Amino acid sequence: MTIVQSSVYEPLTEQKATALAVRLGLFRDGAPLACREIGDGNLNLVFHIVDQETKQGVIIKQALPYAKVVGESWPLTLKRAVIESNALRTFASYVPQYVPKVYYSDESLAITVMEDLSRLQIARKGLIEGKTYPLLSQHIGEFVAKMAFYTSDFGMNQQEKKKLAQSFVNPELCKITEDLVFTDPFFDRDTNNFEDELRPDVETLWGDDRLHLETAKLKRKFLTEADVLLHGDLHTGSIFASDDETKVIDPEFAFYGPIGFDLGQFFANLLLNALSRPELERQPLFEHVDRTWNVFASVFSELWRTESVETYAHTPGLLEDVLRQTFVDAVGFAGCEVIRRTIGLAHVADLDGIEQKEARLAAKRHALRLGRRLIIERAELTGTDGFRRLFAETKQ
Ligand SMILES: Nc1ncnc2c1ncn2[C@@H]1O[C@H](COP(=O)(O)OP(=O)(O)O)[C@@H](O)[C@H]1O
Ligand SMILES: CSC[C@H]1O[C@H](OP(=O)(O)O)[C@H](O)[C@@H]1O
Repeated sequence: MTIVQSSVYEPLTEQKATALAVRLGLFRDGAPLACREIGDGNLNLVFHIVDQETKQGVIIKQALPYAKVVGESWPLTLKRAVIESNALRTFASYVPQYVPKVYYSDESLAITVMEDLSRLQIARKGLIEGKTYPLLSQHIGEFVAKMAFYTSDFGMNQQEKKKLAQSFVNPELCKITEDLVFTDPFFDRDTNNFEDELRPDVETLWGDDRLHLETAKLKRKFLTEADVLLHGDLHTGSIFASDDETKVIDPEFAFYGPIGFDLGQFFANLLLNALSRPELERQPLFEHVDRTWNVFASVFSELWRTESVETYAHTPGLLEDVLRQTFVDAVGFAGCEVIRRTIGLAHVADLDGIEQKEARLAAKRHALRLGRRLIIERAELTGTDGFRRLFAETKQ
């Protein structure tokens, strides 16, 4: 379905969202509808509309002209809704099993109408409750590998790739990541947010020249490498899961960027959950990191060998080089994400939800040490075991 431009923008209310759902014919005539705004993310409104008899629902997600978490003082483009619905549709053309169906979108209203995934649970929430989601890493590894390969110069016509990349130019949302992930947490900036007790640890980080140099290299990659179409914000709060299903949502940060970025964000959020757990309960998170990488590497390699459109694809050593660089970058990006989710603007419930203050501060100090080592030592890691080693070595 194409994106339509039919109305003048206004933020929806629960009543208006219901009226819109009726107007769009999303429910049978006369269905008794209930609507609730359930958005718990940093940026947008999310309306859940349900037929109370059949229990069937839909989701209407609407962008606000500002960042919800900060308010109207932080204006933000409504175009992100178009990026989000186009990204969901592009993902659906390669991996429909891993994204919600998009029923309708309207650029002027900045809305995406999509499949209701309430039968699943946001993975971050489940992981915090101690769930393990046995297929999560199998599915995410496959999702990232297929999207990376098929949207790259090796998986699609190279002229078409340039056009696709153009349609995902996303400067304002990329700027959020450039600032909040790669810059602000490493300097004394107003956006940072951390407990007073962490100030000495944070100031040490701010004065770390080696860390600045290595983070700068990672930021440069993010700014300059238009390699593959990325989700752009692949944290565990952007993933719905159950024991047998996984669905990726919220790709409003989608853009053409470095292949290791989505992997790094996902690894980091698994590690952040591990940091919040007692030692004996961390193993499933490390296993998810292992499996994500293994599945990614094997699916990506198979596609490269069998479906590549680039003459040089079969040059001995090239695939190995791409995989190695992707891994090293992913480790570094993971380090940046771990640090920014600990002291930057947007935190995670995994760490902030640790009730006992000393335990919370200890976990956050551990996160800062771990994030720093991941960034600085990324090229020395020879495999995902390195995550376990650095996690253990940064405990104290
Ligand atoms: N397709 C969906 N089905 C059911 N609930 C959804 C769906 N999309 C989003 N939600 C709910 O809305 C919340 C916020 O959605 P999200 O896309 O992450 O918004 P934001 O862009 O503001 O971060 C999710 O955590 C989830 O609870
Ligand atoms: C001011 S945006 C902060 C932060 O929020 C986004 O996450 P989400 O939309 O999933 O809540 C993204 O991670 C941004 O860095």
